[in-house]
This record gives sequence, structure tokens and C-alpha cells, in this order.
Amino acid sequence: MSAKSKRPGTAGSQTPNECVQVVVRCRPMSNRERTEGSPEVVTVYPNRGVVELQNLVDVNKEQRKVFTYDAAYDALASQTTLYHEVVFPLVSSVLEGFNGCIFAYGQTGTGKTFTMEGVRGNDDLMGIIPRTFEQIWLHINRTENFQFLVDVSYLEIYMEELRDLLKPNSKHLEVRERGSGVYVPNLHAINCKSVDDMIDVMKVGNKNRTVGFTNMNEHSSRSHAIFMIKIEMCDTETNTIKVGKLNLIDLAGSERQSKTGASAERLKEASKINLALSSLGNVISALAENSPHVPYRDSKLTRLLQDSLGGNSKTIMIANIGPSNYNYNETLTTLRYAQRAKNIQNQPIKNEDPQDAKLKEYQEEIERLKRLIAPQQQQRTEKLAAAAKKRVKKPKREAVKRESTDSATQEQLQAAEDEGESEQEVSEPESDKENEAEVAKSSEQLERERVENAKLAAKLAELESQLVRGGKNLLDTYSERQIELEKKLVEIAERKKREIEIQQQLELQEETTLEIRERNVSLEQEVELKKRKLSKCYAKYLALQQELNDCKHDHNQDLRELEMAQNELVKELKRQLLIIDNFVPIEVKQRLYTQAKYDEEQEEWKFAPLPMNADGKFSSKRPVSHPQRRRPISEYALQQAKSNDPSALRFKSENIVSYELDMPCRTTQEYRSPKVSASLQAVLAQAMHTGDDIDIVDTQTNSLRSRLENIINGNASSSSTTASADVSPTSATTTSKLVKSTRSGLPSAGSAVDSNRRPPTGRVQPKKPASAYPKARGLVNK
Ligand SMILES: Nc1ncnc2c1ncn2[C@@H]1O[C@H](COP(=O)(O)OP(=O)(O)OP(=O)(O)O)[C@@H](O)[C@H]1O
Repeated sequence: MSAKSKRPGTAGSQTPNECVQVVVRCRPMSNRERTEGSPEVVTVYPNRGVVELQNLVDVNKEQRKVFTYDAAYDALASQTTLYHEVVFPLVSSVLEGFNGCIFAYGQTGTGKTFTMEGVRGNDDLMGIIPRTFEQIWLHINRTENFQFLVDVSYLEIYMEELRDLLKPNSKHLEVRERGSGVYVPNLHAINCKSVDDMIDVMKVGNKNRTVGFTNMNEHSSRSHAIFMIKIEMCDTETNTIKVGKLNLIDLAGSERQSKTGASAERLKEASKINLALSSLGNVISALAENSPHVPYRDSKLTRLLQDSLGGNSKTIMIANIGPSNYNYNETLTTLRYAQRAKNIQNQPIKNEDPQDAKLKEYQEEIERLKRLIAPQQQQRTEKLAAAAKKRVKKPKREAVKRESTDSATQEQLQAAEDEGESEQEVSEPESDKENEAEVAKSSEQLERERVENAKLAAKLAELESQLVRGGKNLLDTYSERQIELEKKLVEIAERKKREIEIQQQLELQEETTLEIRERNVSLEQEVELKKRKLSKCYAKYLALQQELNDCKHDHNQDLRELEMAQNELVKELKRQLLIIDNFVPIEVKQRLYTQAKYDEEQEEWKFAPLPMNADGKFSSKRPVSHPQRRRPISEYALQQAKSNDPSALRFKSENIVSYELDMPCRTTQEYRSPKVSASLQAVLAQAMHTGDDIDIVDTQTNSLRSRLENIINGNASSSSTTASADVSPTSATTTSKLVKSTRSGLPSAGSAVDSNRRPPTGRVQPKKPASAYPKARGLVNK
């Protein structure tokens, strides 16, 4: 939506464009900052609306950065001063029918909640929200000939979800847009009739708000909280209605994970908080640069602030900062955003005679009820009188009858007739019965009407009680002197505001005067001045370049954080896809993919409704059970079972439940270790004892081996009888005993068969038999 576009169908009169008012508040040094000895780097000049930030971090950079705002408050500024100088005029505008918004922005632990809510139970430290209640009710009690209807709502945005703080279990809330601005349907609104009522609502909401501990703040707000006040006012003389809406917003603080020590849940919260705040920053930048596209839809927060930033509301941004060097970067970012926000222009609109005013509805309903109740009451009294008359007639007629039997006088009958009785009624006994029945019926009807009437009267009383008549209890709540005091405070605030403006103009003028003077001096001086000017310009250029670099750095950091958040989301997505792929049946998955549609308006996935049958019932495309099957099986499953697709394995086993398991024939308990021959055991024991290589004396193996060697030697050469004598079965045992330790470094008898060490004889060497025992286990072949 364009920043300058006017909403269609907005009721009310428009005032000239107005910039967002930006105020900076610096909190005192915290105990932790003091004990850690972190130096103060922020200097506030309240009379000029200037904040100076000193750079101690990087000596190569510009040492001081100066920012100018509509107002600036240091650690000494009281809650009362801030309220009277900044907030009071805005709330007055709301009471004239404008939309207003005050939001506190800044790093975590810089005093946003302190500014908005203050310290409970301490009148001096009371924050903006409770002070607003007092101003509203003071105005109501002062204003005669006006009817008021005051409703409040309280919601929070936690992890990008809207939550009703006055009805925590209520269903999912959404932001909607209509002619008069953004709104949240189904948000619970409580009617208030006094300051105490509003404070009670605030307390209830605060109890439900999400707060947590971080290293930077013991009671850190983990959500953006919005307190909404709607005041409808009706001038009883002219019968015109005005509606003022005020949004009081305590944003969650931006934070760096390294400083807050956030982990797990806190980290998730922080990433959502930072994401929403970064989209708020983008909206501010887009509006400040008059960009054709403003990304309001990037987060719930920016959607809710759509009217307050570039919309039809009067807006105050309170940028909270800390004074310590430890938070230099965060303070710089906040000051930069605040400066950019100064350029945002709004088009405040007075909401006069809006179509959706509740007060109008109430007034019409009250009139209707009154119209209903009045004739009913009249009818009732008439009926009551008639019934009473009938009851009186009966005894009279009986008396007349009795007397007529005793030679009744015509005068008595005449007297009865005079009272309106007809001749017929007196003479006919059936008409008495009819009368009785009629009386009973009418008294029954009367009773019904009485109950209905009582209901209507109660409803009327309830509606009337919600409307507050202005101009009452003024002296009860505020004395004349207090009112005067208040007026004076507002006057002082106005004067101070003007002073700041004048001061800022003066500074500008001084610069221009300097320039004019510069023009009038001699050439030499002009050169000198030009030089100075040049160096000034150069310094400015350097500062701007530095600023640009800082911005780039910040941008990169934001980008990195966004990337991290994106990675988290991608990971989550992969996990969910994995779950879908492995645990959701294919046909359900296919149905999910084909039927699910994303609703842009409601920002959620929805299923397309099932098509209707001719008889008006939902036609189910559920697969029908296949005939002649023992249990219901879908056509799809049947096809899959027939197919050769390896992924359709799970459809193949129809009665998998009845399969019996193949039990193992032998269990681990039944394991028996192999038998080791006594001679081998002895050799092993000896080897363990001496640490030598193993020499196995096994006659059976040796005889086998020697036979093998004989064959090999015989094949190789029949000439060497000495060699064959060396490997004869008789000498085998003796030779095998001569195996030497390889660790001794001496050639062993066994090594005589090793082709590598044998002196060249010029004949073909016999092949070495395969090793019977691997060396790695300490066993050697003989
Ligand atoms: N102007 C001030 N004067 C005195 N104390 C202050 C001031 N501003 C903040 N503080 C103190 O600083 C601490 C942190 O303030 P607060 O909880 O309001 O921060 P915050 O910005 O709301 O933090 P978060 O974003 O984590 O919720 C509180 O103990 C508060 O009392």
C-alpha cells in the first residue's frame, strides 16, 4: 500500500499531513553496567532535542554522532514530565475523535515497559498507559452534554501469533482490513466505566502476557503487547458521534543472542521478535524513502501498525536507549531507526459519524426497547383494571341473585346495571364461567408480558449503564486546583516544545549567518574559509561514508540472522517433509497436495470443500471396499499389491499380523566355547609367560606339513638330498623346536625357508606353505 494513499470510505474530516513524532528516552546506568565499569557514551541535550553518541569502540571511526529529534529525555526525566510534554496532547486529540498510537521501541532492557506501564503501585513511577486512563476519565467527567462508551481490548503478538490477553483461550485471531482501518475480528472488548475498571483490565492482561528471564532483563517481554482503547462520544445536543481510538504498544526488545544468553525456546522467541522488528524497520525505511511499496504484510506487527505508520493516525514513537558503551551498536541502530521514522508522514482523520459506531447501535436499541416497553406497560395497566372490574362484578351479581330470590328489588338490579352490566350478563350463569376463564387467561398473559417486560427493562438498564453521561462527579475526582495545575503543565510542555523548535531553528540560522558572513570577508579569508568549509565537507563525507559502512555492516548482520532463521525454517520444513514421506500414507499425501490451497487473506492452508451430491450430501471419494476380501481393502492398495513397484511393499502382505515369527534354534545362553587342545594351551601359556613368539609342537600338524614340504621340494628339484634331508619327517620335530625369537634380531631356523633371506643358490626355491596361524595373533608358522 502506498504511504500516501487515502483509505476508501473512511468517515471523517481530514487534517493536514503530520509527521510521526519521535522522542528518545535514555535510561539510567543499570547496576550491572556500573559494576562492570562500562563507560557512558550517550549525552542527551533535552532543551535541544539532541542525543550525542560517543564512539569508544573503534578509534578509526568518527568519534561523535549527533541526532536530533522532536524531544529527548535523559535518565533524570520523570514519568510525569514525559507524559505531560509528549503524550497528553495526543490523548487530547483522541478525545476529539482522532486515532492515536504510541509505541515504545528499542533494545531489550532499555525501559520500554517502564515507560509504557511503569511501576505498579507507585504514583510517581506510573507509566503512560495508566496515566492515559486518568486523562480520559477526567475528560469524561468534565464534559457535559456528552454520552461516552469506552471499550478496551488487550492483545499480544507472540511468535507471530495474535493472542487475546483478556481471553487467553479464545480461538485463533487474525488481522483484517476495512474502510476505517485495520482491526482484529473476535477480539474481546471490555466495557469500562472508570479508571479502576481500566486498571483491572490492564492487570488481567499483564498477568497473561508472556514474560521471561534473559541476561539483559529479568522480566523481559517476549511479545509485542497492544492495549487498545476505543472511546465513542455522542453530543446529546446535536446528536453527532465521534470515535477516538488509541493504541498503546509495548514492543518486545531487539536482542543479540550472545548478550541475552538465549537458548532453545528463548532463541526461537528472539528470532521471531527480531524478524518482526526487522520488518518494522523495513516499513519505516520504505515510508521514509517514499517507496511505492511498503511491506506491511511481512509481519503481524506491521499489519497492526499499518494505520499508525503512514496511515490515518497520530503517532508517537518513543525510542528507548541505554547509556552504556556495552550497548553501543544497538543504541546506534535504535537512534538511526528513530531518525528515519521522523520522516514518516501520516494523514490523521477525525472519525465523525462512523457507520460502525457501537454507541449509535446502543442508542437505537435503547429507543426501540423504550418504545416496546411503554405501550406494553400501558396495555398491562388497562388489562389489570379490566380484570379487577370483572372480579368485582361476580360477587355483586351473586348478591343481587340472592336478594332477588328474597323478593329482590328492581333498584338493586338497576344499580348493578348502572355499573355497566348488561341485562344479559346478569341473567346468564354460563357467562360467569366464561368470564372466569377469560380473567384467568388474561392474568396468565399479563404475567408473561410482565416477565418479558422485566427482561426488556433489564436489557435497557444494561445498555444505559454502558453509556456514561459526561460532566458527572467532577468535583469527586478532581479539584479545580488540580485542573488548573494540569492546564499549566500542558502549557509549560507546549512552551518547551516551542523552545526546542526555536532552538533548532536558531542553530540552522546560525549556520546560514556564518555562511553569509563568510561571503563578505576578503579573498584571502575566503580561501581560508573555503578550506575550512572543504574540510568540514570532507569530514561530513567521511562521516557519511562511515555511516554507509555501518549500515552495510548492520545489513550484513541482519542478513546473517535472517539466513540463520531461514535455515531453521528449512530444517523444520525438511523434518516435516520427512515425517510426511515416511509416516503419511501415499494416497493421503497426494490428497494433501492436490486439495490443500493457501488462503492469502487468512494466511493459512485450507482444504477445498468436498463436492456435493445431487441429494445435497458430501460425496466422499473414499475407496470402496473390494468384494470377496476378508477385510476392507481399497482399490488403490489392491493395485499396489499387484504392481512390481518395490516401494509398494507394504501393500503386499495382506495378513501380516498372522505370520508366525521364526524362532532361533540356539540362543546365546546355550553358547559353548570351542575346545582347545592341551598342547596348544600349554604353548599359549608359555608364550604368555615368556613373551616369546609361539612355537607349536604338534606332531600331527608337523607330519602333515613336512609331507607337504617334501612334495614341494620333490617337484622343485630331486638333486638336493641334503635339502630333502632338512625337511625329512624325523628332523621336523627337532627343527620346529629351533624357532627363534624374531625380536632377538638373529636369523631363525624357520627363516631358512624364507626366500628373501636364503642365499642365492641358482635353483628354484620351494613355495612357502600358507601361514597356519596369523602373526597378528602372536602365532607363527614353523
Ligand atoms: N527511565 C528509567 N528510570 C529508572 N529505571 C528504569 C528506566 N528505564 C528502565 N528502567 C529499569 O530498567 C529495567 C528494564 O526495563 P524494562 O523492563 O522496562 O525494559 P524493556 O525495554 O521493556 O525490556 P524488554 O524488551 O526485555 O521487555 C527495569 O528494571 C526498569 O525499572
